[in-house]
Amino acid sequence: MKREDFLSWEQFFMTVAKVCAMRSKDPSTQVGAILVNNLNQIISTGYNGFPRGVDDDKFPWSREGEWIDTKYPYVAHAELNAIVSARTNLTDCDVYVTLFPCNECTKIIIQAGIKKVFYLEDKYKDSNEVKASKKMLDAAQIEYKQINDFNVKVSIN
Ligand SMILES: Nc1ccn([C@H]2C[C@H](O)[C@@H](COP(=O)(O)O)O2)c(=O)n1
Ligand SMILES: [Zn+2]
Repeated sequence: MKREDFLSWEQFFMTVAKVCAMRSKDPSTQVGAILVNNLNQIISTGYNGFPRGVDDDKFPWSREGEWIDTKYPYVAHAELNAIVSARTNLTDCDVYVTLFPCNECTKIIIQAGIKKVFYLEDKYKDSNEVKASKKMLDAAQIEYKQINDFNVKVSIN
């Protein structure tokens, strides 16, 4: 008899996105994103970090202070990194991301032709950035779905 407790596609892809987030060096929020095509193939992965050549030992990781002295001007978001790393057309791909996309990533998601956004956390839902994201996704008729029953535990020896 076949196993019944296998991971669903949604659980599997979100687990991979969570593992990608573990690559992030951001001390406060680690985000992972993956792109999946309509054959359930993973096309690309990304996590939040500084761009290539921007030394993450020299640039700031702080959240507070003068904007130029914080991480915000420098960090490349997980979704952006997944999209620019893809080596194929992204029309009709889905994105799995561990945190709801900001407005800047949402513009890129829309322009890339991505069909659906699966996300885990929405901790900045009251921010104008996320409100703007949802307005744009609604206008562009791109579905977004929160993975609610995510209770996958991964332990690798
Ligand atoms: N969808 C998102 C949202 C945020 N990020 C990145 C950008 C920062 O590295 C971090 C947020 O930092 P916080 O303000 O929570 O200290 O997460 C992303 O990659 N994708
Ligand atoms: Zn973003």
